[in-house]
Amino acid sequence: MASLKFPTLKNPSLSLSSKSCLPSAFFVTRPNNLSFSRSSQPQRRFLIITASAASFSNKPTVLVAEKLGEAGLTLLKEFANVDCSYNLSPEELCTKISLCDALIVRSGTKVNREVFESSGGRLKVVGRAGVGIDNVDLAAATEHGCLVVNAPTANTVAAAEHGIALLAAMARNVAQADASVKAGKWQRNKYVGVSLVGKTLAVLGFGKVGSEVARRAKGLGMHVIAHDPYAPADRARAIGVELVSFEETIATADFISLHMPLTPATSKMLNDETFAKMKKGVRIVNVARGGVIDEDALVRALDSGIVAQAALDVFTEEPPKQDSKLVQHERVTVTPHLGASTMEAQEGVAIEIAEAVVGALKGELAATAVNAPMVPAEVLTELKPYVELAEKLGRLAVQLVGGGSGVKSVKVSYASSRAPDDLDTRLLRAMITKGLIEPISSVFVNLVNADYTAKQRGLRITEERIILDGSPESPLESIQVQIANVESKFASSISESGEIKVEGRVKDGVPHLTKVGSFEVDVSLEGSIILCRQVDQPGMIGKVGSILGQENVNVSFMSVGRIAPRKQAVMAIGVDEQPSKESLKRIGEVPAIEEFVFLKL
Ligand SMILES: NC(=O)C1=CN([C@@H]2O[C@H](COP(=O)(O)OP(=O)(O)OC[C@H]3O[C@@H](n4cnc5c(N)ncnc54)[C@H](O)[C@@H]3O)[C@@H](O)[C@H]2O)C=CC1
Ligand SMILES: O=C(O)C(=O)COP(=O)(O)O
Repeated sequence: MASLKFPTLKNPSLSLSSKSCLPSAFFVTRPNNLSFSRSSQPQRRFLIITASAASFSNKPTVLVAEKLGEAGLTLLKEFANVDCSYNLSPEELCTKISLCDALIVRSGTKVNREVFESSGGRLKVVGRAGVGIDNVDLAAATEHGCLVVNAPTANTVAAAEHGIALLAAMARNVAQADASVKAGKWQRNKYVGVSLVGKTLAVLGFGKVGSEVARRAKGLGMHVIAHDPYAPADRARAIGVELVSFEETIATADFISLHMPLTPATSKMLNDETFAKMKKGVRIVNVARGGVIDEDALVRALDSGIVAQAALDVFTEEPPKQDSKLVQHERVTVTPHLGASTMEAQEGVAIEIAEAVVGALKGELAATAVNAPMVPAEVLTELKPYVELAEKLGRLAVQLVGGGSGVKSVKVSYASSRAPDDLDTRLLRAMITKGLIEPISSVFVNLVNADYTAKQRGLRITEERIILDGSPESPLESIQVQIANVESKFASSISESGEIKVEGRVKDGVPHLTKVGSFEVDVSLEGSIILCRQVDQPGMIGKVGSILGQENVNVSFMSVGRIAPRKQAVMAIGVDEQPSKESLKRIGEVPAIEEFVFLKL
């Protein structure tokens, strides 16, 4: 694989002399304050510099669109011209951006497609001074060859402290009582609170912030449990926290604190159905993202008394509408997304983001990059179907994990007739890592940050090469992903040696799943997949097919892998649409089906 170092800005005019010379062009670097035009020749494009000497500057320009700590600004100024323009309207941002090489924002600025389009290709890096990058259009950034970096660690403690502040303030009615005294009242009986000591706190999302909240809550004498299907149990044990199922967490908690990322799987995770299963009088804290709660359902749960109180730092829409029932509810305490807002965190975040942005502008690889870099076209073309296969195998494997044991050790085996030097597996490993981590985390994984991300999560990925005889024309025969020391939601995916095992191949350019546990299957990895273990017998395909057909779910592929005729078999069914819960239930009720699982690709 060619070098992945980005072209540097130190000698910008050289890197621009001909675009076709760029090694692995992630950025098309351009000098500042130069007017230029390109010839219209299709292959070779030349820069024609027409700048006056007075306007020439080698320094890039960084637009800081939201308040950033001084230490970060100082770092930036050593390397770049820094334009601090806060509260820009979307139109003003689009106008300014064409003059900038980098943009730094927090959660209040929408960096949408229009911003990238307006930049005319000059914008090379967007720095998100914080964790969540839901305000940046990553697809548009990548399409425009713009790197996005964030600052994932410097505000962890601040967010955890704010969670604890909200927990205590809520339990003792601090905000309501404060407003009452300021309104001239003295209502000591009205604002009797509840104690924290001895109560059960459930932390949902035991990542960086969640584990810091748990640690602090233990110090307050609380009994802490957590639910995070992907967190290592030993990390939880080390701070005296028990990892339990989602159902148990919500049914037993006196307080629930939310710390998972907003993903399709966590969106509206707290809803009418889940509130109904909670202990009456539960109290909820949210410093994660507003979207993990169905806010209308929360209002209903507050009104019905299931939820006694809530303390919210984040909202689906920010700022929320002034007449929002939730915000105005007398048993709800709110803050305007202040989780990361401490002097210390903002200084830390500012330094973390300034270093990342300066590094990226210098052409260095950024450890906190959150979108995909461009790789040489010839490598991508050859590996493209295998890259897709790798990511999908990772996605499948992690969705098979059950129980609370956590994913710590993954082994990847590549069977290939290529000499080891002739097959660079970094991209494949990165994509497997992406498949394993993205469905369960707020982190975006790519070639740049895959190893870093795996390490941060305590995930050990080992690789093994199986050298095959034969023609080395295609780069790979098969990829196998094994997850050790875990339970599975689908017991048949556990191989004889005790690991969850999935294997896939590329057939006619399309990735296929070819093995689950010890069972051979053959299903194209498109749409979604249902895996069923059954007693092999006639008519099974028809039974399941007709349940799916009744609700117009299109079956793209079906295959049955069995140990021996009329013994146990695994049926793999590819579906274009997601079947309803009812249909999945009916599939589970087919008498010969012993277990089944629905997996999203
Ligand atoms: N209010 C604020 O100002 C701040 C908010 N945040 C938000 O807090 C959230 C967490 O941040 P970090 O701890 O840094 O992220 P992290 O990635 O370290 O932790 C997230 C954890 O959630 C877990 N998770 C994923 N899906 C889950 C599910 N379905 N159920 C339970 N757990 C699940 C993951 O396994 C991971 O351990 C992010 O959304 C972030 O944006 C972070 C900093 C400040
Ligand atoms: O880092 C995060 O994810 C946050 O939510 C903090 O957002 P902010 O930088 O304070 O706008």
